Amino acid sequence: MDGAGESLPTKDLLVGFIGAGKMAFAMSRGFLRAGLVKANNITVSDPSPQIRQEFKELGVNIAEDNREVVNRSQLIVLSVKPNVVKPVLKEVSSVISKHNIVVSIAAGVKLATIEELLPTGTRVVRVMPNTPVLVQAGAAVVAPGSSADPRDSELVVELLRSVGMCEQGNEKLLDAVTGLSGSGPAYAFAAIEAMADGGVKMGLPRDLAIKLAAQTMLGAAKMVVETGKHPGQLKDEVCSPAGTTISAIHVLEKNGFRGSLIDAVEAATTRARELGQQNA
Ligand SMILES: NC(=O)C1=CN([C@@H]2O[C@H](COP(=O)(O)OP(=O)(O)OC[C@H]3O[C@@H](n4cnc5c(N)ncnc54)[C@H](OP(=O)(O)O)[C@@H]3O)[C@@H](O)[C@H]2O)C=CC1
Ligand SMILES: O=C(O)[C@@H]1CCC=N1
Repeated sequence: MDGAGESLPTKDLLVGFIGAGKMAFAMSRGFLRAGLVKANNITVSDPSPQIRQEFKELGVNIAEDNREVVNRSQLIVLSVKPNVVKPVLKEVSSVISKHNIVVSIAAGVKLATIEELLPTGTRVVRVMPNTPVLVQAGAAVVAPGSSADPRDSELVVELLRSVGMCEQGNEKLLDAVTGLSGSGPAYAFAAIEAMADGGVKMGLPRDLAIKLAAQTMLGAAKMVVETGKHPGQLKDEVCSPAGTTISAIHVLEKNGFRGSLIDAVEAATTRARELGQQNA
């Protein structure tokens, strides 16, 4: 590479993951499936021998330690828990150069906290992705740090668009993004499980009930995305006068369905803010 800020091509991009847990697995598997990053261009580190073995089976490189990930990568994803970000940054700071882009996916942890522990001018990008990147259906928002070149954020957006939707936004949005789409797959999984339970209660076999519930969520989400119609309008189109659906909607409203979801997003956002303060 010639210098800092050069436009890195995604083809042949060397990507490292420090912390090879659930999110690193979803991202690396997603990138491989998308064909944008080659397995032998990915390097990961993790203390767990079992996890290292799982990643070895993906065909990626396993580093001896976190500093080796930095040495072998251009773009380094910090995919450890929020409370591990600072110790990891202290460990790798001396081997980070102006050629690296550091991408943090840690919930709550602020760009300023990360930048403070890295050499002045380090190109940092903060991202909140979600686990459906595994199946090319992720949702992510990218916020650039103070020394990131616009091309750095664009590169990260390009990578994440290969595994779902991705937008750029101000860092101020990221805790709410965490509360909505970062944590959101868990709300959707819980809803699918509960809808399937309802089907089982009414006599459906469990496997059919789960398939129907999942496909219903997928289809509804696709309609919102592809028709551009407001979800309220699409809901109205399912509710026949004096029909089955409006009876169900009445029960959901009486039980605070919408309020629960709003509270859930608020609680996760608040927790992300707390994590940011605790790990500043
Ligand atoms: N899971 C999700 O849906 C999402 C998670 N995130 C964020 O991604 C980050 C990772 O989350 P997730 O993948 O769920 O967490 P995991 O616990 O699954 O992964 C973190 C991995 O890092 C390892 N680790 C611990 N200490 C070190 C260290 N010093 N050096 C290298 N690796 C280390 C852990 O090992 P061990 O377990 O042995 O300690 C673990 O395998 C978090 O910051 C989270 O906020 C963001 C969006 C979505
Ligand atoms: O639960 C968490 O803290 C992480 C961040 C977003 C999704 N999982």
